[in-house]
Amino acid sequence: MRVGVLGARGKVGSEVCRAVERAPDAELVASVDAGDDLEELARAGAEVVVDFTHPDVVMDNLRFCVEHGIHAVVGTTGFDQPRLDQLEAWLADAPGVGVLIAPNFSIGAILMMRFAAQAAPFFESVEVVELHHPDKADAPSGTARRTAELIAAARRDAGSAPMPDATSTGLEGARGADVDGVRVHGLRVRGLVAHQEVILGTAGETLTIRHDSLDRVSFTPGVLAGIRAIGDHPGLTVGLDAFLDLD
Ligand SMILES: NC(=O)C1=CN([C@@H]2O[C@H](COP(=O)(O)OP(=O)(O)OC[C@H]3O[C@@H](n4cnc5c(N)ncnc54)[C@H](OP(=O)(O)O)[C@@H]3O)[C@@H](O)[C@H]2O)C=CC1
Ligand SMILES: O=C(O)C1=N[C@H](C(=O)O)C[C@H](O)C1
Repeated sequence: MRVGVLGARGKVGSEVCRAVERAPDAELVASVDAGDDLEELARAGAEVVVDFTHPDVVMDNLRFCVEHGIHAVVGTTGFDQPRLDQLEAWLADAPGVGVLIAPNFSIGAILMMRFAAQAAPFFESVEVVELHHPDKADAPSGTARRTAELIAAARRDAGSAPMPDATSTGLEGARGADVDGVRVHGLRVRGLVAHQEVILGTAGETLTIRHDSLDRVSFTPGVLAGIRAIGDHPGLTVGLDAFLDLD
């Protein structure tokens, strides 16, 4: 598999380059970063491009990949429904091309999201707290957004009652962001990497589900799994769990 990496000099992209170089079934054919020409990917004959860049540039990168028939495995965050709809529209004109958008590639985080959704209907209250390094551009994190959406869907399916909250006065932002009816709180603290807690509560008890990425190598096995699977999954896929045998 011939792989190109976008954001190759970044914190995650550099780890991905090392992982691809070590993988016996992959070859790193292009390392592209800010200021480089995207045409390098096509010239190098990349079959799959991995993108860990910035929410402001990822859509232009993906349009290039789709138009050039190159599969994409995307860790960059900032995807909302209009962006996903735009991607679907581009992919409709490129049958055979696959794009994976994964808010988190670490297996622990994927399981944390799944466990949180599973637990959510059994508790009156569920809130998400995400904690990251202060160089992060987007808030809440892609993982926290996705977790909240999965929790909301699980509670809708189960017919759960709205969560109790008597707040009638307070400072703007004190109760976090509302994602699909689930409160999400973000911390940006030097020294942290990527962490999340889902706190669930009902009468007399709480359950806390916590995940910590302590090192960015935590993302690379998932990225390699995405690279290996994307060619067999044309169209748009959201979440690496779609390629894992978790059920
Ligand atoms: N899905 C997942 O599992 C994970 C997702 N992420 C997400 O990945 C993204 C990157 O994170 P991180 O590695 O920490 O960020 P970094 O800022 O460390 O790396 C991003 C790199 O992309 C480069 N870049 C910027 N614009 C372009 C462009 N147009 N083409 C090519 N390269 C470009 C940057 O260059 P310069 O600095 O010069 O601008 C930088 O080298 C974020 O959105 C983050 O949330 C992070 C961890 C895990
Ligand atoms: O910016 C980061 O660092 C991370 N971004 C992703 C997110 O927004 O969820 C994944 C992980 O949390 C690290």
